[in-house]
Amino acid sequence: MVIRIASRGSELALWQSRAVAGSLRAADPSLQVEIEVIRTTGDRIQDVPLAKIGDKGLFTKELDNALLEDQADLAVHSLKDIPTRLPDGLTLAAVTVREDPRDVVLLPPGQAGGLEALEPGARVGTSSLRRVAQLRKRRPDLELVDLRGNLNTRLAKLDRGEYDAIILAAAGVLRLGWRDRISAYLEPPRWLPAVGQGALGIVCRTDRDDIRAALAPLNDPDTAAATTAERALLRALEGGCQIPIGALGLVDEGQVYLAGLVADTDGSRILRVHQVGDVKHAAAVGRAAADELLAKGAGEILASVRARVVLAEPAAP
Ligand SMILES: NCc1[nH]cc(CCC(=O)O)c1CC(=O)O
Repeated sequence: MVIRIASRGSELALWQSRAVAGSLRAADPSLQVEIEVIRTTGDRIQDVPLAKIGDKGLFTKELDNALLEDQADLAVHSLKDIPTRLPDGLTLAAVTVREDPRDVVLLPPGQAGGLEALEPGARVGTSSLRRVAQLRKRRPDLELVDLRGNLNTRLAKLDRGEYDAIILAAAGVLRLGWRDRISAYLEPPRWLPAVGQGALGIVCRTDRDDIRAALAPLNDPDTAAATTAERALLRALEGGCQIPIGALGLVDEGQVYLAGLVADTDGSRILRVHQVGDVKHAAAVGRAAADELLAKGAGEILASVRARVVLAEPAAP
């Protein structure tokens, strides 16, 4: 059987697609796996802050269409880029074993230290509202600057001296072989990563039983349970990437431990919750965490953030 993987063209996306191709062949050496590169809206629009584009599925829509039109058999994404509701006809068929889920600090070459070591007023590059809110809380004196582009572009901007530090997901940094550039790890649960961060999600058509069977060995049950809880939290709050929401699930001896937070973009309010439950009911653990956040006042934060997003300028085409 030939399996066609639809992939974005960035170095990270290709690394991830090749990793999945390798795992598929390892599980069934008779498989022939091909990778087809597809450009997404998120790849095309490089100069507008992500929070202003605001479209769910910015990095997934074109790949979804390739699957629905049978131009490819499966698509590999960073799970954190996959919306919590998939288009009709598509399913999240596997979640791979998680890479380090933490965020990390990168500094210009030759420098060392964490957030605490940055000078007052230092320019820190990040494009995510979640990172902005947590940074503002921890270091209100820093100057936060938007940072877009794929990982190679972001590192190049740091090395050109445009920032005093940047915040990235450890997973992408490690996959691209830049471990020695990591200057500090932002530790959970004080600092929480994005929902799904560090795991890969593999999407295919719901009616493709053959592909789902080929993908079954790639699914990691612990990662799947942890991220099911995280995604249920996000879904219950209808977060998308517009709202500062962080979450991290951990599985131990049949229990999923979920930490979650919702923040105001200025970091003035950060609401935190913890929930524990059986891995068999991981989604319920996520919904319970969302309910607890709402009970603590998350609805008010979400409404004020949404109002601000609606007022923001529309993205250029
Ligand atoms: N937002 C873009 C994105 N999507 C996935 C990753 C990294 C890999 C991962 O989290 O699995 C990144 C880069 C980053 O946030 O630093």
